[in-house]
Amino acid sequence: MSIPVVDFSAYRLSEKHVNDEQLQELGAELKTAFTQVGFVYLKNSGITQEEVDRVMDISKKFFLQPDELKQPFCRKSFSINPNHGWVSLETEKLNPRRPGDLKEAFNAASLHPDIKWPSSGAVTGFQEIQMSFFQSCKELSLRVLRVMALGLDMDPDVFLSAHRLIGTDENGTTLRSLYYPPVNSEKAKEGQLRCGEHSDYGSITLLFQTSEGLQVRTRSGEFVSAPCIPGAILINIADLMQRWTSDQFVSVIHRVLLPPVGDSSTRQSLAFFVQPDDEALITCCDGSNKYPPVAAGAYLIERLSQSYIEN
Ligand SMILES: O=C(O)CCC(=O)C(=O)O
Ligand SMILES: [Fe+2]
Repeated sequence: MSIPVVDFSAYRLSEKHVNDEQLQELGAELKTAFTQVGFVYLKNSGITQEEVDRVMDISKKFFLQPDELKQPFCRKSFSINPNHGWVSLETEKLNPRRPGDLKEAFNAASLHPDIKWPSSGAVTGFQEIQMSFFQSCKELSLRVLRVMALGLDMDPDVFLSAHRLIGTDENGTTLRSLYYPPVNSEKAKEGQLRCGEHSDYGSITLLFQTSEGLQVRTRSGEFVSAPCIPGAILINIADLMQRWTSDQFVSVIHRVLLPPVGDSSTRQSLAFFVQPDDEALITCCDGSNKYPPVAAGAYLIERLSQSYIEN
């Protein structure tokens, strides 16, 4: 299995004129990738490497601060949006059968003006950089969702109409910066990973990575690496999209292993988790009853609660 690469130039972010033929062709390419593999590399998306680097840099500066400086921004301390904020090392278990993941994260889940953002010293510009990247990812995601619908010969708005509120607190879409610190293999717990085996929860995920480490499970059950292709964004189907499409598009398990013993490198990634509006009722789009309708917001709350189970 290899992850296909799709050239999105025809519908890249700055592109205002795209013709039906080009859209149909992109739709067909995404359909092949998402039905057969569940992952695709999108190149020429219109999101620049400079933008990605800016977010990576400011996020790393945030993570490298002492925990006392990050604590005031802890996840669950914002009543407007309980998923917003910093997640400390070993707090989340993406595979609940393993110890906590050896990673830290910052969830930019709310853009509400009342949210207090890190702003001092090393992290000056953090809010503006995160918000502006959130908007670019949102615009690209809407383009991808439109092309995905066309690929399935459906109304181009079928997914878009359930993603009208991205960037508000009535929609769970989140820009998540991830930092995997150096690992001391002797101190790691039995079975502990950087990121446990899981599939994502929402509609699609855009992943930006700068180093190796991510692995994707194939149909035959083995894990293969999803290397970093400079300039390309890795996009994968998440669980609600698989339900929505009655399993036509597949949401695939992935993970990040520990580095080899003696390798003290770090890893960073940015995940933009696209989620339908909280009130959107996700119903199989082929009219079947393969899965019962589910409200996207309630579904997300349930999934999040499972990955933060206490030991
Ligand atoms: O760091 C990565 O590349 C994987 C992150 C991931 O899969 C997730 O947070 O859902
Ligand atoms: Fe994931």
